[in-house]
Amino acid sequence: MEATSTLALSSSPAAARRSPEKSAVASPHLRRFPTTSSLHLRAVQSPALRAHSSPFQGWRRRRRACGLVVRAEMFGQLTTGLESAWNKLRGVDVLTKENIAEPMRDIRRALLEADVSLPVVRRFIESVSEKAVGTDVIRGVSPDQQLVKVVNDELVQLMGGEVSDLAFSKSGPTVILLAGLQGVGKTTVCAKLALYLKKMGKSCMLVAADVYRPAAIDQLNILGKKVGVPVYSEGTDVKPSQIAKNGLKEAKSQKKDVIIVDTAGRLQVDKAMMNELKEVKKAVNPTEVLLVVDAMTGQEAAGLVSSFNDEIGITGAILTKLDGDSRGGAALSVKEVSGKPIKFVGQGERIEDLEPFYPDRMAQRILGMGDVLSFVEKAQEVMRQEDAEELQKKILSAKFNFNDFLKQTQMIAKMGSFSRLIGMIPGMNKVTPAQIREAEKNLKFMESMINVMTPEERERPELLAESRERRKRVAKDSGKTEQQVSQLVAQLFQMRARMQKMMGAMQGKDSPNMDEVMESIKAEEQAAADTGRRRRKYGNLRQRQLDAMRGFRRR
Ligand SMILES: Nc1nc2c(ncn2[C@@H]2O[C@H](COP(=O)(O)OP(=O)(O)OP(=O)(O)O)[C@@H](O)[C@H]2O)c(=O)[nH]1
Repeated sequence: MEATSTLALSSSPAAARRSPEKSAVASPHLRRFPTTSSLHLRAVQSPALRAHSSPFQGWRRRRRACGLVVRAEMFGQLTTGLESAWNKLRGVDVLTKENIAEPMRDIRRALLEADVSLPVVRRFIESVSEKAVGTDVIRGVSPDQQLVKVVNDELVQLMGGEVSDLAFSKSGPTVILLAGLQGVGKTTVCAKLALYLKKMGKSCMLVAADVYRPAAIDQLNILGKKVGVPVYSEGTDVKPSQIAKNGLKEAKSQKKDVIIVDTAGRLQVDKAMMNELKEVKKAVNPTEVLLVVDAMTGQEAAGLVSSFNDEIGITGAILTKLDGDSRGGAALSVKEVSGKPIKFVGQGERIEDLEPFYPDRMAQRILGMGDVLSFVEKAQEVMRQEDAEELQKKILSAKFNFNDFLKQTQMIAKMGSFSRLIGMIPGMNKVTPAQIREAEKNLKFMESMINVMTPEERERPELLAESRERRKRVAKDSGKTEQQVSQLVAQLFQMRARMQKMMGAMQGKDSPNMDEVMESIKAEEQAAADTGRRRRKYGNLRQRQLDAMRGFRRR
């Protein structure tokens, strides 16, 4: 739900790139600073926790019961490896050549294990070491955070720095030629890309130039129908270059903006494939020649991009199956090894699972900081701008209420299951599937209490805060305890206060004291991680909740 509060902050990814201060939420300095989305999940986890004697007991118990902590599917091992590097810097005052030696060894090991090519790792380590030691101490930033920042910046550079947008032809249809080995996901990418372009307002046509696998033509026809884009095909008896040429002619006559040419894959690179691609390329003079590579093949993918570029000249790569058991080597090596950018990443079998490749967001995911911007974008897809603006106003005027809460939870349902989103949320990449199920259950738990509130109570939660009778009635009608209702109400005020602080922070408005916000959040996280001190921290938490309520009443 709180994810939506970030919506109004960034109207588009491009806007986010233009306004670094707005994407500051994802900066390593703030890596412990919860985004609105992470707060949401924390809030969501909370009710069940609150059914226990202390707010964090349930969480801890379930964590233990699950036995192991499952990492986010993407780059889990790499993230863990890097984390052990930061941990070694706990307690040091300043980064020195000596004290970064061991963390740097961890980083090196983590990258090699992620299948990043050795020369790339060497250059990376050298550059990070140099910059880390040379960095001035920043007040309020711990040395481990400082190293995270340097590693983040270097990762972004390694992956190309900037987003590499698709180029479009100035006259006539833009031709995108897709190449790649067998089974990497070319045909699927054709449809995914067509859908992506359609959403951009471009009219597309797919061209079936894979004549060696008749099923590929059927597959493209099916996918074309699914995304509502016409498919041009001539069966399997015509040369691919001729089909591509005829397809382009047809697209011109239909005034299409873009054609995407699907070509045949081979088990491995061979001369026949390269020659065929060269012929197709010559026949249609594509604006983009994109090599589709499978992320699971690690640094081999980077090598392939190089070979294809040397042979036929390509403009970029599309990395597929990043949702699978990818270790990160491909994403990290392609640009550095081949000089060609990754333009898109495929992250699932669904037709919607293609996104532009954002080096900065990928770096944040690798570092386990989640991907706030992707999350926001997903949220944007399902949330109308007016809703976002209204929500922002409510947050800023501290009027976020239970109706908004319900609206946002419904939106989350529309955005897809928690499990798909979880890896994108900072701090949430150590969540087990069981915990995700628990979170979903908890949402229902909260909803059941909200559903029995009167419209007035939903609109003005302070009515519940001020009246025990009302809380008792809600408890009775929803079959929950009075304590659970009180906790839900307290939680709403607490979220309100936090959201306001963050909105202010993100908008650079009333210059809130970021240290203070972070300290408060850290204290809470510490409490969750430290059962020994649980009670004392809970006291602080209660105090903050009370403060939040008082703050509201004063308004
Ligand atoms: N998990 C996952 N699966 C994917 C992704 N992209 C494609 N696939 C799956 O990979 C398989 C192969 O995809 P295709 O699109 O047929 O591959 P292709 O490169 O066209 O194959 P050939 O025509 O044989 O060269 C299919 O089962 C796809 O659903 C992805 O990003 N993630």
